[in-house]
Amino acid sequence: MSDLILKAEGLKKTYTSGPQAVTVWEGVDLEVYAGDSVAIVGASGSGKTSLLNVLGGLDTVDAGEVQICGQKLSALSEQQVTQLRNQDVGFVYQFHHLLPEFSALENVMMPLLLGGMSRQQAKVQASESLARLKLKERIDHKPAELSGGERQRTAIARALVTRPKLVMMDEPTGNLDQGTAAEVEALMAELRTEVDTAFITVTHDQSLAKRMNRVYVLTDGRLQLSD
Ligand SMILES: Nc1ncnc2c1ncn2[C@@H]1O[C@H](COP(=O)(O)OP(=O)(O)OP(=O)(O)O)[C@@H](O)[C@H]1O
Repeated sequence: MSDLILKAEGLKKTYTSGPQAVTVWEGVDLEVYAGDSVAIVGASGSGKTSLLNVLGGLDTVDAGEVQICGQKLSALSEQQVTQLRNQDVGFVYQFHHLLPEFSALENVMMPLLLGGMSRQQAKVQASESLARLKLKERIDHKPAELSGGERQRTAIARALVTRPKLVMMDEPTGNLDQGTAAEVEALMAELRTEVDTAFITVTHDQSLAKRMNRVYVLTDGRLQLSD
């Protein structure tokens, strides 16, 4: 059996707005192994993004526990969670979260520099990653000077450039044409083979979901394995 990269047990998420507490989901269990790929699908508002945020340590839960690479997130300080995320987890968010004052190249170099890589090597590696996603001619552009799809590809390059153990993606191919979406999937496959990266992907794209090892559906506040 491959290494267990992520283990979630008994997760529950509640939002309070005003006097009302609303449970988004509960009793959520999930295990993701090295080289694994998992899709999470579900209707708008079913809690997919909230779940991804919790699994990646960006948000807390009301009950349950998330472990990444054997470490319980609740037992770590905020600084340790940030460090674990920088080292082992790549994120592709729905709204990209690129740093507006930096170029595409600098945005992709950032996680490598945070990991202690030299500027020169980070530049080489980030350039390669951007070139793979057909952004060679755009590396000096700032996010505001990129199209929506180009911003998305930059965010994907940034998430994958460190070759992390776990990648969380929220609608990774939503804005992309078929050719570019296929290139993103080829990059994912390469990382799975070469470094056993595990992927958790939230998507409305049924065909992308079907190409993952397992598909889970968030429905009525529960995460269920789909057949
Ligand atoms: N910070 C918050 N405060 C209160 N309610 C929230 C908050 N964030 C999300 N919610 C609510 O939790 C529910 C789940 O939201 P979430 O964004 O996780 O859904 P989703 O399945 O990703 O939706 P979509 O497919 O539309 O992106 C929604 O009903 C939303 O209104």
